This record gives sequence, C-alpha cells and structure tokens, in this order.
Amino acid sequence: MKKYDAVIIGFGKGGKTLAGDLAGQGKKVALIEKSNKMYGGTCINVGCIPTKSLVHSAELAEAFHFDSFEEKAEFYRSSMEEKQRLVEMLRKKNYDKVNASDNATIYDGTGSFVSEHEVLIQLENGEETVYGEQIFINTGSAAFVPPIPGLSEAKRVYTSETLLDLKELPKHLIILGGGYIGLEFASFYASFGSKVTVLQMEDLFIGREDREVAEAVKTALEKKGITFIMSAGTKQISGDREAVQVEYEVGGKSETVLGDALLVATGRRPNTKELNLDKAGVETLPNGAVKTDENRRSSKSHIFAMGDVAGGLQFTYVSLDDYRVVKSALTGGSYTAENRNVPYSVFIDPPLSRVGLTEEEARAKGYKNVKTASLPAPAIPKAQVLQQPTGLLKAVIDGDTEEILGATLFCSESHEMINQIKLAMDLGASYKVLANQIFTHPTMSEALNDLFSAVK
Ligand SMILES: Cc1cc2nc3c(=O)[nH]c(=O)nc-3n(C[C@H](O)[C@H](O)[C@H](O)COP(=O)(O)OP(=O)(O)OC[C@H]3O[C@@H](n4cnc5c(N)ncnc54)[C@H](O)[C@@H]3O)c2cc1C
Ligand SMILES: NC(=O)c1ccc[n+]([C@@H]2O[C@H](COP(=O)([O-])OP(=O)(O)OC[C@H]3O[C@@H](n4cnc5c(N)ncnc54)[C@H](O)[C@@H]3O)[C@@H](O)[C@H]2O)c1
Repeated sequence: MKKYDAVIIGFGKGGKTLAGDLAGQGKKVALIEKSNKMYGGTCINVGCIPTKSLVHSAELAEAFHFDSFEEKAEFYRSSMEEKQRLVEMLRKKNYDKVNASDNATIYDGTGSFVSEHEVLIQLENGEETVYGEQIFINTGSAAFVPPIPGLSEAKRVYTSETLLDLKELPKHLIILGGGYIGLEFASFYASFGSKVTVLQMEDLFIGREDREVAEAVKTALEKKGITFIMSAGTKQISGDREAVQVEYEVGGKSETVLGDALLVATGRRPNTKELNLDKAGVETLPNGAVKTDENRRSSKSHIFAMGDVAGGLQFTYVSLDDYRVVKSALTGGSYTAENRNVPYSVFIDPPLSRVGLTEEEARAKGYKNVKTASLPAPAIPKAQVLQQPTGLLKAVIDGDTEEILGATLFCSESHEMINQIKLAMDLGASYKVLANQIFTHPTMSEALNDLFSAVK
C-alpha cells in the first residue's frame, strides 16, 4: 500500500491549494478526484466561472439589442462556446499546476474510507488503497433535488450543472427556487432573451436581506421581464421532449406553468454519502456535513474537512479560507474559522452584495444605538455613465463606536465595492474613514463617500 503524508479527497479550491502547498514543502501528497471533468472543482467547471462568463456575455447580449429570438439564440450558442473554452483552459491549468510537482500524485477515482488512515480509490479499471498520515476531505456539495412527483421522469429538467450544457436558448425557462443560483440564472437568461418564471416556496423574496433592498431587487428583476411566483407549493412536474409543465398551488388555488426548460435550484448538500465516514469514525451533522471544530478538524484529529463539505457558507473563497485555517492548525498558528466576516455577491443585474448585518439583524443582536445610511444608485454619477441608474445602497453603523456593522449594496460593480467595506470592518475603522476617503473619479466606489456621509 502506498503511504502518503497527506491524502486529499476532492480537487476543490481548498484541496488543490493545500496539495500544492504541502507538495511544495516536500510532503508526499495524494489528490483524489472522481471526475476528469472536475479538476479544480465546482467553481472552475460548473459553478462560479462558467456562470460568470455567461453573466458577462448576457450583459453584452443586452447591449447589442438583437431584434429576433433567432439572433439572441445564435449569440447564446456562441456564449456557451466561449464559456466552454474558458472552463477547459482553467481545468487544464488547475490539473497541470498540481501535477507539476514530483511530490503530488493525482488519482482519477472516487475516494472512500476503509479505516481512519486508509482510503480506497475506486479507479476506472480496478481499485487501490492508500494510507494517509493526515487526510483532508474537500468533496464539495451537490444539487439537492426535492422529491416532487414526476420530477425524475420528466424531460427538460436540469440542475445548474446540466443546464450549463444546454446549447439551445430556452424560450421560456422555469426556475424552482429563488436563492443565489435561481436569481443568477434568472437574471442572465432574461438578458439573453428567455422569458423567465421563478417559483419560490417561501412568501418572502430573498428573506435574509434588508427588506427595502430586497424590494428594489425584485422590482429591477421584474423590469427585466422575470415573473416571480411566491408561496408556490410545487405539486407535480410532467413533460416530454417538447415541453415541461409545473403544477403548483398558491393560496389554495391550483395553477400550471408551461416552459421549455426547468431549472431546479433548491439548494446544495454536502457530498459525504460516498465517503463511508463511519469506517473512519468521522462524525457528521444532521445535513450530512462533516462535523468540524474551528480549526476544520473532524472528530478524528488527523482528518480535516474544507469547503462546502464542512457545512458552512458555500463560496469558493470560504473553501480557500478553510485551507488557511487548516494550514494554521498544521503549523501551530492561531487563525481559525471562528468569527470570519464573509462578504458575498449575487451576480444579478446589477449585482447585489452584502457584508455583515442588516439593520434588523443589528437591532435583534442587541445593538442599542444603530445608525443607518442609504443612497439610491441613480444619485451616483458613475451609475449614470454606465447607464445603470438602478439600485439602492445601505449601511448599518454602531453609533456608540462608529464601527460599520454591515452594508448591502445593490448597484453596478457592488461586487468590487463590498470588499472595501469588508476591509474597513476588519480593521475596525470608523465609518468616517470611508466617508472621507479620497477615491478616484468617476467610480462606483466614490459613492461610499456619500453613503457613509449620510449616516444618521
Ligand atoms: C452554479 C453555481 C454558481 C456559483 N457561483 C459562485 C460564485 O460566483 N462565487 C462563489 O464564491 N461561489 C459560487 N458558487 C459556490 C462555489 O462553487 C462552491 O462553494 C465551491 O466551489 C466549493 O468548493 P469546495 O472546495 O468545497 O469543493 P468543490 O469545488 O465542489 O470540489 C469538490 C470536488 O470533489 C470531488 N469529489 C466529490 N466526492 C468525491 C469522492 N468521494 N472522491 C473523489 N472526489 C470527489 C468533486 O468531483 C469535486 O471536483 C457557485 C456554485 C454553483 C453551483
Ligand atoms: N454568487 C455566488 O456566490 C453564488 C452563486 C450561486 C450559488 N452560490 C452558492 O450555491 C449555494 C446553493 O445555491 P441555491 O440557490 O441552490 O440554494 P439557496 O439555498 O441559496 O436557495 C434555494 C432556494 O430554493 C427554495 N426552495 C427550496 N425548495 C423549494 C421548492 N420545492 N420549491 C420552490 N422553492 C424551493 C428555498 O426556499 C431557497 O430560497 C448557495 O448557498 C451559494 O452559497 C453562490
């Protein structure tokens, strides 16, 4: 049996970064990946990168103002080809980067535990068991598909992964779920020229967000032609090669919607089923995630978990940060996953970005002197230059300490701006630093001067 200092199961962001790091230190590393279409993980192959390539192409599609659906469909086809080129280029780059080290061995196979130090690799032809002094689980998550009658038999039903292979622009895309994936796909498919209907189980639109901003988001997306059906209880899905039909109930009334593709975007669950974690004595949480402490150490001290499989926020940069946490634990450092201030962006048009608390959350947390500020996006000169005078920016301040408690930015380029607010928060800066910061002009960032000057 081959022995390794580190066996890493899953070629995701945290895993591949750790593999390169440990191999660079002279450690013998095995990196196990079950699909040769997934080197680099979800982000590169079926997540962030392909969707953001399509988000960008969809923006171009809007700017071109195509007349006919045929022209739109042709542009969509070429956008899918560009997305594919990009993904294949990055996949190879990711593989080559790890493979370049003599200390790293990439196994094409599915890993599962045999014991607490042994991992069985199910290869295409045969199997092999390897020994790991330390073992790192980085197997990510997969789409959760709810058990709705007819769903598994109906044609033209997709997850975010399989929809990314659809070469024909759907005339009418139905989306089940109004979370991150649902909204991003709704936004870019509407920009490409599809009619889009989103069925959302909950009655509150993006319920975790500031209500005023959430309303602004809904209005902007409706203006793009997207229809939202809230409190929709999906009853039955049917359809053949030509069309898909969703039967749902709203307020006790039965309705149907007919489309030519259905995207199921109802959340993602950690990938632990295949791992046989019980053979290693590794405990899991009720949602299947590996149970870890603040160092991302599992119930076995030599086994760690990073990224989506550890059950936290599902973002590529969280998986990367988990690598930092694990590295810190391995080298006696003090950096942990506790109290991380994690920003996020939903790449709709314009993007919605958030860090920290909303006003409601700040009050619920017991802050006594909560101050707020807001700024409509049309007041920002650069938003006018970009011809995107849509959106709303809000900030939440602790009036006693002047510290920024959170911000929600719904405006063009908010995905870049939010990182500056996160930095100010991490440094414990007064909001007045951003109110008085010298920014270049004309930029969206300079709007932070006005936003934080409006604190009251
Ligand atoms: C459509 C979509 C869009 C997204 N957009 C964004 C975005 O814009 N920004 C952002 O930050 N995040 C985004 N995310 C989330 C982000 O992609 C994930 O949070 C991130 O990729 C998780 O990384 P990871 O390291 O946990 O694992 P992953 O990248 O998921 O990697 C896990 C790997 O393990 C492999 N594997 C699984 N089980 C086994 C096994 N038993 N043996 C061997 N290999 C195995 C898998 O094939 C996979 O390659 C998006 C996700 C989706 C689905
Ligand atoms: N920009 C980004 O960073 C980005 C983009 C896409 C995805 N992601 C990651 O991927 C994860 C998964 O995204 P997601 O959108 O699938 O999950 P999600 O948890 O964000 O949203 C799922 C939504 O589906 C709804 N839902 C569940 N069952 C339903 C049903 N039967 N009918 C109708 N609605 C139903 C839920 O109420 C929820 O609103 C996210 O949590 C996020 O971390 C990140």
